[in-house]
Amino acid sequence: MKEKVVECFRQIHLKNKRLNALISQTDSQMLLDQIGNKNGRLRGIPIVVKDNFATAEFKTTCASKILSAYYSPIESTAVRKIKEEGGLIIGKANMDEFGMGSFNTNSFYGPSLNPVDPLRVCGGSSGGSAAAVAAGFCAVAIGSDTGGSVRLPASYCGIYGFKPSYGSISRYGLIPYAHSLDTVGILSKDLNIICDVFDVLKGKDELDPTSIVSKERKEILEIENLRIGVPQEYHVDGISDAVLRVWSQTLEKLEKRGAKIVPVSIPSTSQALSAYYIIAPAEAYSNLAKYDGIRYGFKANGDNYKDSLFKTRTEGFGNEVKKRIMIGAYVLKSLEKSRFYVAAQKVRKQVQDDFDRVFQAVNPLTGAKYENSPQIDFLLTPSALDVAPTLEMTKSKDWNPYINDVFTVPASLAGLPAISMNGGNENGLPIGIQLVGQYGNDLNVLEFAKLLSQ
Ligand SMILES: NC(=O)C[C@H](N)C(=O)O
Repeated sequence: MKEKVVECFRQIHLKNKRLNALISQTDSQMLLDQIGNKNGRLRGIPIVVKDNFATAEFKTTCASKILSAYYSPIESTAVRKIKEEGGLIIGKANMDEFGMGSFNTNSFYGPSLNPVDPLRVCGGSSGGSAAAVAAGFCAVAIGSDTGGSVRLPASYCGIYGFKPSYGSISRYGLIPYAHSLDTVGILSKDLNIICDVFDVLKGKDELDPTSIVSKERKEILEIENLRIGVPQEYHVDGISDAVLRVWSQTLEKLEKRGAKIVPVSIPSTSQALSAYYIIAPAEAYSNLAKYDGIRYGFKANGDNYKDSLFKTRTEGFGNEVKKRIMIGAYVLKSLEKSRFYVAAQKVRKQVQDDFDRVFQAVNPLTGAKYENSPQIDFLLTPSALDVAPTLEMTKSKDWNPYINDVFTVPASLAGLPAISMNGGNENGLPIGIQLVGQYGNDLNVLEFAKLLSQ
């Protein structure tokens, strides 16, 4: 057990300067001393936590200047549970500021790079978490996923990235970006560890009213009885040949093993991304209003309250965060609200309904029968449009940073459990495949991922 932890610190020592995956880290001796005193289901497992989870020992920065010296008075439920079960928190991971980004390039601490090829980005916003796992800094990392923040970096770094059903893990102490979407996620090279950590973290928490008790029972899945849906609308412009190849090879393998591959339709796919980039900024606008230089963190001095507020927020937030605050304010303006925010909520409802219809014969809310539901067990899609881009590519004027969330955002809008796992490679660069299940079917999504990995 000790050797594993020592090895993690050795890797951190060797590689973190280059990869910039960790914002803070603990003292190795102190952590090693703790092993002996601890018991529990995660005993001795080295764990990295994204820097938007409140922790007692480390500062909690959200990779933002505005929180760069912030120590939280509370500890998040996820971190508390990990510690109670003997998990060892090695450090806090780099991320896109407040979770806003897909490449970990929007961090006050600079980009985190991809251990597979450090000229490339590791994805975001839980980029440091994915890089820490891929580089061997820890056995498992905790991230958060609002629209793909766990699955996209997992895809780029060639590891597993699990986003459970909305509400299945308490978010108490996870600094909010967009409440109706934020979900705690788990990243690792080892699916069994993901299952163990999920088992520890899941469940109702009185401190998070959105957390739920799952009634799900793990089923014994047999590939030959599974119906796997392939959404036809996911053949979007911009998807690379390599991703198409890995996607169809994975489906072929499943078909050979006896699964039934079923083409399905999720008609709202083309609008889901736009809806997400209205709803998430609208919620962020409200969530980030509290950073005024008085209650939290960084404060810039001004001539009066208004001037100081203006300077604090201008200097304290990075450009992407400011952009989203402005978009959020705009889409909620009374004159624009129905054109943007309300329209986006209608699309979100449509996305949820589209998913319900492919999974089940009856609408779970109204009880009405769906015409021709294909009644699939899981959806299988790509996780990203392509392999990880180089850092240079993300700086180009023509680069569209939002389009890459096209495959991950729909499951987020519907709150569904989804996992990204490595499906193949192109010139040594990982390509992720995403499995999506029905709401509440977290354990079965993990089971299916295990079957597919065999
Ligand atoms: N937070 C996320 O899940 C990532 C998404 N790309 C966003 O910027 O909102």
